Amino acid sequence: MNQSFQVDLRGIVDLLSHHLYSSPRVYVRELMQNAVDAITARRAVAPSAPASVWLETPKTTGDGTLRVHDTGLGLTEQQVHELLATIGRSGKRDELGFSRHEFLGQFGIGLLSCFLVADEIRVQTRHEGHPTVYWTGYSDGRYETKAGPDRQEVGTTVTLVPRRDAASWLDTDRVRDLAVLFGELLPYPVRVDGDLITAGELPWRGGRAALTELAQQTFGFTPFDVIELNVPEAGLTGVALVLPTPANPAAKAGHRVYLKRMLLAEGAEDVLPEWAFFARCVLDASELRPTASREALYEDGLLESVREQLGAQLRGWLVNLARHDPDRMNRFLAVHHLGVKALAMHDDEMLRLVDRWWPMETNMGRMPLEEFRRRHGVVRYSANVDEFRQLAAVAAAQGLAVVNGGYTYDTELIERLPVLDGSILVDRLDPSDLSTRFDTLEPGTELALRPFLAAAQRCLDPLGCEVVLRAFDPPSMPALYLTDRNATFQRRLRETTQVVDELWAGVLSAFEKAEAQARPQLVLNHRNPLVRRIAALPSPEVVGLTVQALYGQALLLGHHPLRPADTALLNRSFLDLIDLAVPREDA
Ligand SMILES: Nc1ncnc2c1ncn2[C@@H]1O[C@H](COP(=O)(O)OP(=O)(O)OP(=O)(O)O)[C@@H](O)[C@H]1O
Repeated sequence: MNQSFQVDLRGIVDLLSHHLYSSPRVYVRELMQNAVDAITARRAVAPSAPASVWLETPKTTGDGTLRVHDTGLGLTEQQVHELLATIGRSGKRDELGFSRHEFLGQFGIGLLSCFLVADEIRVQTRHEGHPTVYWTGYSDGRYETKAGPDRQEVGTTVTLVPRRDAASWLDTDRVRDLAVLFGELLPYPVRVDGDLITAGELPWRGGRAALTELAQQTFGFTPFDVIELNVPEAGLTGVALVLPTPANPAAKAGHRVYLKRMLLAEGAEDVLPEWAFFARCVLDASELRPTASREALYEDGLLESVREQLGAQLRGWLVNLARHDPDRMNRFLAVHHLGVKALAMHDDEMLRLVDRWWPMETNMGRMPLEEFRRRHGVVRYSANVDEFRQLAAVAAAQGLAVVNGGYTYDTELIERLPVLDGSILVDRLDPSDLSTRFDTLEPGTELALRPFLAAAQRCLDPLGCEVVLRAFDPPSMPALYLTDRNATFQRRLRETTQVVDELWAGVLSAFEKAEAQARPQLVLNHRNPLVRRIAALPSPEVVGLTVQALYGQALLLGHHPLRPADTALLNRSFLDLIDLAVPREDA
């Protein structure tokens, strides 16, 4: 024996309200949608049939109900039973059961959303050549039909009798706001209590002023630029509005999406590719599909292709900007460089943009990396800001061009450059390489300064630092503390081994290299007048003190970490120098 499923409507309504729709407000959208679809259906057979939808809120009806009228196709009595009273049955599918693309609805559940706010739904409907049908549905699952006086016009009126605890959803202002929000762009005139709320034309079809107003209204900003969007295969038109202020590339951007001119979502994600964080879209598409809640786009091949094509259109805008309006490009990057750089970590196109346009800090002035390569060949960079600050002037004086790679993403991006072109050479500056570029002293001078150097070396021996004497520019710099990267690592490793427990010390010692004995260097500058005066001091003790002070100052200037021994030495030499400088009372 064949049986049919029994449906408990209360269970279904509970499912809709708690799991499908994010808010009961969608009922206004569903009512307008049915009205619009009914007009579309009627116009398909009678192109000159009237097309209008009007809502009467309790302010007009006076009895607390909401009425929605349309001049659509209307339903026959048989259709009322088949369509209105059958959950999941839609009159908007073809013979094979596929949703017909000219209609907004497709699932056959929309009308049920009215039960989120109403206990009772009354439908009065007349189809051309048929008597008017009066249908009433109750939230407990019962419904009844009856005959009554004929409506004058073909069409339908849906009346909602609010549930007591949901009456506020039918308030005049609320209904009007929701009708504007969802239906402002609908293709047929919609009125609320007599006032027209539809705009008629898609706002991005208007001029620049209309677009600026649209951006202000929808997102609250005046766009840096507006990019036109078009994907014919998805029946998509719209605009991407470029943000005038920096955006967080990690935060998902919300776009305003209309489907067949009915608002789908104010904050739709995943319309643009991830890298296009700098734009917000407003768009309408006729061929994209909604999910059953109609609050998000259905993820299918078409949506994926749309995303790709919109990405290509945004990229085209960037390329065009770079080619024809470098000034604007620079302004764009000044706002969005962090986001662009974040993307350039994975996206070659963005990397090319940074390479070509973003002015990096270098010790030869600010310039994009591409220009830096043209002028200086190898992209030599320091990996942190402190190192750059300390070495930039010295390196420049030796004719060595260095990029400051210390800002967020910069080192990683520089190291990624060979991906763009295998012939690009990048090289991280090793501070110890610098000293090989400094001039050595005349053999005679060097010989004469041996005792001074020996005294200086003695006082820094306990700190594991080697003292060397060279001549380099700028002469104003007395001393430079240089440490090679490997030596720094080995030194930190040894220090850590001393403070951790035995087990860890054993593990760490495996990384220690016996041959890595390169010690950090304090390079004293013989071109500096103060250094020359110190070198000429007769007392090895005073030489020791001043060299220690220079050591401390070089450490501080280079932002090198101070070990307890360094701090103690700094203190002592400072106090001892004061002691020397200030005459004793008893003297
Ligand atoms: N105002 C109306 N005029 C004419 N027919 C209507 C009207 N409202 C509803 N119907 C009929 O009732 C059917 C069921 O409507 P319902 O809103 O539940 O689903 P739907 O619009 O088909 O799909 P969806 O769930 O996607 O909205 C519709 O397919 C339509 O045939």
